[in-house]
Amino acid sequence: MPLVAGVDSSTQSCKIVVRDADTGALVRSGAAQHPDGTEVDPAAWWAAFREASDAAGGLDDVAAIAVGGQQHGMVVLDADGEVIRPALLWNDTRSADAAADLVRELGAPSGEGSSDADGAQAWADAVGSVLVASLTVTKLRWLADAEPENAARVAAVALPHDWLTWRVAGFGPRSEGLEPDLSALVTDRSDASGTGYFDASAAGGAGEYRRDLLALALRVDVEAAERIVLPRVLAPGASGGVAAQDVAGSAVDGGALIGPGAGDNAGAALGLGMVTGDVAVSIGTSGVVSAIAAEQTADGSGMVTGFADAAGAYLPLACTLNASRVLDAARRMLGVDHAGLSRLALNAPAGAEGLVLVPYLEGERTPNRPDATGTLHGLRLATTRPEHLARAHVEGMLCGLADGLDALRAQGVPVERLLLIGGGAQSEAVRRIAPQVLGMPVTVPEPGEYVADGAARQAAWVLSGADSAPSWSTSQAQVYEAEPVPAIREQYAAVRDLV
Ligand SMILES: Nc1ncnc2c1ncn2[C@@H]1O[C@H](COP(=O)(O)OP(=O)(O)O)[C@@H](O)[C@H]1O
Ligand SMILES: O=C(CO)[C@@H](O)[C@H](O)COP(=O)(O)O
Repeated sequence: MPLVAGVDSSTQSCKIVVRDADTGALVRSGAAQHPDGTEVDPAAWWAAFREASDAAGGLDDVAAIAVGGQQHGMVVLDADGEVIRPALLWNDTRSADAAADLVRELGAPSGEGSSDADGAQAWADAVGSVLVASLTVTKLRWLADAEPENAARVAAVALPHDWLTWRVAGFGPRSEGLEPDLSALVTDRSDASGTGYFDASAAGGAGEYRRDLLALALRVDVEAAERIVLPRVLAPGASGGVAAQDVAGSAVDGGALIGPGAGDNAGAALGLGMVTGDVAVSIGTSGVVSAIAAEQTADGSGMVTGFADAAGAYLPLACTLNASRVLDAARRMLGVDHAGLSRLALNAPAGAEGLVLVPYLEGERTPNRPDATGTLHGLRLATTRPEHLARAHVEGMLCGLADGLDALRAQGVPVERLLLIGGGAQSEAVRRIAPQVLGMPVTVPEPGEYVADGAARQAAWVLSGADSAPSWSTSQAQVYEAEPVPAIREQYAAVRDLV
């Protein structure tokens, strides 16, 4: 019974599952918190990984491991493997102006004769996605403009999952006595597709880096951009010869195979065993609707980003900046726990009698409103009960996801079954209100760590050397049905743009 480990290094925490490679049965698990903030020293991810692996009873008995992680974060390394500055995460909006500049520049390379819409479509055609502050390439432009001395030191650019995979493989900064071999950095097509300088549809779907776009972002010529190390993109299910080394302080025994890993949303698709027609609705720090597709999308409106999945296909996705933390904020304001918030929300009528929250508490990405703030509309004496507030927070958060679902449909993505996952999916109110807002039943798989499970499944795939991921039995699921209440979305749509 070989064991495999899957890791989800997400925004708020690191979660590890150890599973039986043959059956997929869960053997052990562990988790540890990440620090708050949109700028984080990657050392904190390594510390949380170590703590989570201890909590999971250690990883020295696993035969393979793969790491899934929050997408887009910019990890810049110098030639000694040192992190040059704290990583800017996907939900850091300081590169919003850089995104707008890059959109304009690609639309009109000569500086004239093009609209922002042309630029947006040019990016969508080039890399599948219109640029917003979340994408790595915009963070690199911000670095070049705001911290040129740091930009000049960049020898390699990695994503959170690439960097953690490199540490698991035993590499790291020279100052810690580790081998800083930047050529040992690896990634996968799903996470690379969220950088803004990788075209997942190129080379027959294997994908190719766009060094010209990296050069544009860093304001250097293409030759200089060629010298920057970008992680080697491993094919789905390939280890590329990457194995853990016997290094002091490494949590994994020498020889264990290391999989390519994945962006967290692609990891979840693998963990859930999603097929065409399934749409994951994930309520973590980010709110995400995503689906498996055979072709890359190129949505010039920017609502849908055209990412890749972890098995060789594509993962069109709409992602909001405001999901589970909207519920956390409501809990804080109302002084209740998760269960209390849920009870309150379910004790108000659908539509909260006209109280509407536009939940842009962290700005927003879909739609692109980096500087927006949240707003409450429809406050009357009659709508100021805690129940109304709780309900408005749940409904507002779900309305953002419903808009994303419409955008997926507009890209021709079939929507047959909604799978509700992420920390926020544990809320009974979310489960029961979601079908009213999303307009169809939602399937809630057993609570679990589906990103880490996807990574574990990938690790088992690497171990097997087979052409496709092993079929593991899927978890029990509960279906929540409710009559759709279109008025909830109508009242939201009437105020959504008044920010
Ligand atoms: N029962 C619950 N009801 C609502 N939200 C919950 C519940 N349990 C956990 N959460 C929230 O889920 C979030 C963590 O979910 P997770 O999917 O792990 O996030 P991420 O992947 O972004 O790190 C936290 O904001 C937490 O407060
Ligand atoms: O930016 C995206 C997707 O494009 C986010 O989904 C991040 O990948 C973070 O995920 P969570 O930590 O919130 O699950």
